[in-house]
Amino acid sequence: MTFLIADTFVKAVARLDNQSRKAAKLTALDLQMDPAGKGKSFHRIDKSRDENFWSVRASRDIRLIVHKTGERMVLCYVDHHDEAYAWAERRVFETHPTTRALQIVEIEERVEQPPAQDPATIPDHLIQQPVLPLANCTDEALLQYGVPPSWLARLRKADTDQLLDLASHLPQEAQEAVLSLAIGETPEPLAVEPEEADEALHPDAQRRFRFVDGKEELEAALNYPWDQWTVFLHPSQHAYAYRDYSGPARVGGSAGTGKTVVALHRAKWLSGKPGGKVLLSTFSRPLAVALTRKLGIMNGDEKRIVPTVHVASFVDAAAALYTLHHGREPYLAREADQKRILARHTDGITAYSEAFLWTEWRDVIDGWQLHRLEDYLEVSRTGRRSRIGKKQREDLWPVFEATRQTLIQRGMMTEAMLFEAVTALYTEKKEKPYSAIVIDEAQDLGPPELRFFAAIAPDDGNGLYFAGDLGQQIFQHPFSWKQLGVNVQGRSSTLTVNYRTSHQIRQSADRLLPEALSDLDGITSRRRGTVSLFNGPSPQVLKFASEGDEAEAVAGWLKQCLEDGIETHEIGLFVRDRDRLPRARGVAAAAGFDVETLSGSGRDAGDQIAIGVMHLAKGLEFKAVAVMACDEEALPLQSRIEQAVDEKDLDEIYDTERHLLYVACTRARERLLVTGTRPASEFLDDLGSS
Ligand SMILES: Nc1ncnc2c1ncn2[C@@H]1O[C@H](COP(=O)(O)OP(=O)(O)OP(=O)(O)O)[C@@H](O)[C@H]1O
Repeated sequence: MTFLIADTFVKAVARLDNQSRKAAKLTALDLQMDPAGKGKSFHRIDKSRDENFWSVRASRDIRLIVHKTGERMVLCYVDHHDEAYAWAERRVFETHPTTRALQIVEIEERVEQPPAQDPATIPDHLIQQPVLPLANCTDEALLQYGVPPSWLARLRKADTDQLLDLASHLPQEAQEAVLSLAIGETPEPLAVEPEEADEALHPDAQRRFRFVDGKEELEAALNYPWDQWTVFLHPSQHAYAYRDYSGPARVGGSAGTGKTVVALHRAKWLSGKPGGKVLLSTFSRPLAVALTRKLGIMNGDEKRIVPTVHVASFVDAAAALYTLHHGREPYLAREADQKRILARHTDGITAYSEAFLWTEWRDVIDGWQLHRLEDYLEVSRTGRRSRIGKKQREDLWPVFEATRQTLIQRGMMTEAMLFEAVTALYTEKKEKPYSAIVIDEAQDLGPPELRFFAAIAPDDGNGLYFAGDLGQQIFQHPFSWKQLGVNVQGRSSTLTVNYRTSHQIRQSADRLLPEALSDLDGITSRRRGTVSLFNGPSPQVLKFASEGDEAEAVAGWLKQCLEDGIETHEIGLFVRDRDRLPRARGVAAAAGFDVETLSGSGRDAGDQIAIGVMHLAKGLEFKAVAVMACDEEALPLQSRIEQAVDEKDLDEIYDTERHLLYVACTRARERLLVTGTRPASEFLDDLGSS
């Protein structure tokens, strides 16, 4: 007899109190050891239409619901006695007639009809859409998406609001398709399995049923039942994570579509191959700490280190290899050190501002690792659109060369110099330090980092894997990966199911960005067509006459979150930059919150509201997010605009500023408030301000 757990079981375990959870886990482990359940009392759920549903006693009041046939036992649900029985009475197991995937189907007539859409609440941009989005879909069309036959008629009669509600009662593949159809998209039909295949092995069944092989695997799934991603993947996540590639590959997708989850699964999978030793790298140290913890969770204990996966930030990964080779750590020059040294060498240079010289050094000379005047004369200065000709470059070169030499004399290096040094160590070497490299937040890789990873990656189809979203690029100028020898053409894919953010928040945040984004190698990632799996209140986007009015409103909103049961540590409050942090602190104080000011070293997650600049929102997640002080001068940031030298430069600043707001807004799972004082940021109009 095969033994499976369903996602509904894991979700239900997460809702139990500690003691009941323990009892449920023990009973589950007993059943796995002995599916016949000797000594356990099984009771058939008489009122269920599905005669294979049984209850199993876990404690005085807690019952497990299992689905038992001759060849298979599935752990389906757990709850207090009456609720557990009611759950089973409302459901049946069915093999879908078209897709052949095994589904747990809610009995349609037992699902209450949600209220019809109030016409006054239909946003202007949806007013053109049909009132009954599925009215003209044929049976055949809906069946190919895995919609259970019993639901066809009901869905056709539903308006958009009703569909958003009813979809949550459908199996996930049908839910996603119905939500896509409701917003005017045409989803891809699902994979159809041959008749004789096991319906529980169908890719769409695998996202809700998982064979568990052995006690450890079941324990790992039940130790962190709220982290569903460790066990149940979307078929596309599974396909991209567990696949052999023939060269560098990349997974994209908008915020919250599970790119990090794919990177984690892939790292774990590759590390399990013979001789597997994987580097899992990400943009910053706090993000690396978060990845380490998640990797532990996948293995059943967040504190467990997985020895075959080395997790490190981009720069720490390079520093570790440098140290290994030289027997000492690199001495990295801070930004202030570099600026001071640069300033010492700029005597006589009057035609250029300090800001220009610094960014020219950082983004061009150091960023592209230029060591010779000839290289500087030739470089296209990607990301720097101010045209400076041969003569000007010749005049400037001695400044930059002297800066570099001073750093070297003092035994210091910039991060780019560190990447370059390690790149040089490994470029020609056949022996590489890792069997594969998986990189998260890849949109913020710069040329030195990319060259470094390419140099240390083995020459193997699975050597390099990237996860990232161009729409969240906030630290780097775009550049061609192909020109640096990393070609992901033909091995690039996009995830389209958003697991983090409510439908309403995602839709609003998406309006900040174009429908599709292309990188400089012409690879396009579509952003439309993404669906969220749950509903929530529409985000509020508000403009105020004064900072005082704004502060009062944000404080009120924060207090309301608390009253509605959202815990303090589940709330994030973001502003564009440090100068605006006092405004956020003032609001939190007025609302009576303790505050944790985010720093580059990660979250403490005490009983405090997290406050920070938008750059530090990356990688975080909150139930409720307020983004405040989005005034005209803040977004795009006036000081950046003043540095722009031409139209193209300006475009790029606008893009990254939009990306920043997008990153901040998409940290919200359920509630989002975005505010500014008049004149407010023009981006608020895109989000849909009132
Ligand atoms: N298959 C899944 N089942 C359940 N939850 C999932 C699944 N995949 C991802 N999630 C959840 O969705 C959220 C977003 O996932 P993740 O951080 O991997 O997305 P991302 O695309 O990397 O986001 P971002 O671009 O914003 O960093 C997380 O809370 C994660 O646990």
